Amino acid sequence: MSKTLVEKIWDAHVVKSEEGFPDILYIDTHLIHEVTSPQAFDGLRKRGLPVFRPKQTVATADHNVPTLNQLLPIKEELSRYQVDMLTKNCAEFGVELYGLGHPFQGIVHVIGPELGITLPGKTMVCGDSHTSTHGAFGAIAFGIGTSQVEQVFATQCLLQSKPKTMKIEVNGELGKGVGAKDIILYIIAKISAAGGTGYFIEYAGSAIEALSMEARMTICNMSIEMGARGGLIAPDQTTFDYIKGREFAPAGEEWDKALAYWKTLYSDADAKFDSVLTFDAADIAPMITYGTNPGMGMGIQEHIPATGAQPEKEKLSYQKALDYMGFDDDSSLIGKPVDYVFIGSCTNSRIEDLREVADFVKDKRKADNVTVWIVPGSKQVEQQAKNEGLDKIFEAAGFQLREPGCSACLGMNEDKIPAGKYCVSTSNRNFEGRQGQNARTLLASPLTAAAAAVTGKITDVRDLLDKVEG
Ligand SMILES: CC(C)[C@H](C(=O)O)[C@@H](O)C(=O)O
Ligand code: SF4
Repeated sequence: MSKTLVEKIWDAHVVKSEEGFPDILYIDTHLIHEVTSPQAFDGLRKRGLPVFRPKQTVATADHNVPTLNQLLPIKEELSRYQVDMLTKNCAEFGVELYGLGHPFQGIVHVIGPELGITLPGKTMVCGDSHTSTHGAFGAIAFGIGTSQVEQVFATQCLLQSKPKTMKIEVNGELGKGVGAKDIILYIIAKISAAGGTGYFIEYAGSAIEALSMEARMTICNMSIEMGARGGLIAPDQTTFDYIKGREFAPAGEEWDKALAYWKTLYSDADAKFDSVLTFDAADIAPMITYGTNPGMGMGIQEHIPATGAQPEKEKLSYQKALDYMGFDDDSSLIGKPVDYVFIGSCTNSRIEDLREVADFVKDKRKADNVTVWIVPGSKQVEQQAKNEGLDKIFEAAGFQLREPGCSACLGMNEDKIPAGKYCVSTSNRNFEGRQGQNARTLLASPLTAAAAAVTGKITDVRDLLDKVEG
């Protein structure tokens, strides 16, 4: 019988399946961080249970960590407590921890792939919604709640019902200044922040196949922002080349065996999806969000949609979102001054993102009215950026290169955007208060963020690229 990629991986991991009940699904890799693991470890302690497969569990500290000097004591009490608990719990339960100061420390969704832990065909979970990122390798990867974290600790399995499948095809070539972040913001704007609810999404088509692994991660990362349970992309030569030689990737005979299996991981030509959507890459412009959910996005030259054009029952919440943002409906954002630019988060903090930004700002300087934070996704990304001299470029541009962590993606650490201020952010959520109380977030690509950094206002990056080339 023909199968989708999700079905192939799912079926290979079902321990037990019974009509009318969720499947018992085997989990290959369990990633953990300091926010959603403490209660789960407590649960084990209360039951007198060990972590069943500690070698398949990997921990890092990311959400609560300082990004100016991660070796200084954490000022905020809850943050410090959570990071300390992670250290203590990992030691007690025999789990490998890439904690503060470790050369592998970083955002959990950045370190898995870069260490060769994230592999095609795996099932991977983490108590974190953006676990969907790892799907870029052709893995079934999804976020779970704290009680499920405990379930996986205790059994290396999870009770899960098989998801519905959706295929999203993007074909054709992207225009100048348009990248993976624009693709995903475009899709979410088209189908809404609830458009993928209940589905596991497979991204396909020539525009997706042409993307690097890092760009594919940006796409899969934001699957959750349209309500999907996860997103994935069939592995191909780009995937295999990325993985080969990484710290924990299979090597020698193991590599050959793994590769032979990975090559079987694609949706069969006649496999049936529950839903199929198709988009044309040429229709996608640099994107920006104007509202308070990731579906409220538009091409940067467009006008914010009119309140009158919204469905009756949504008019009020739509207007509320625009009020929060301080924007008028049916207006353009071009030229609107911004206060902060944040380049980071598990969506866009990998080395290619930093290279793209550095390449763009070389010989330019940030505008006086903006504060620019560049927060690498991991210690390895930070080190690589320094090896390549990107730190010097950022410094000359007046950008601050900080240490790895979730940082201003969410106000759980010291990096907060002040109330009322506008931040062009490469992260994935623009919810009210997400980056700090009453902070206003505009989601965009690293290039669009960099353009705002140098002009101090919302800018169509294509205009600046024209100038450079012309
Ligand atoms: C803190 C964590 C549970 C949360 C998530 O699940 O996504 C965070 O990473 C986020 O991005 O909002
Ligand atoms: S970077 Fe942001 S989205 Fe990613 S895990 Fe951290 S808080 Fe969540």
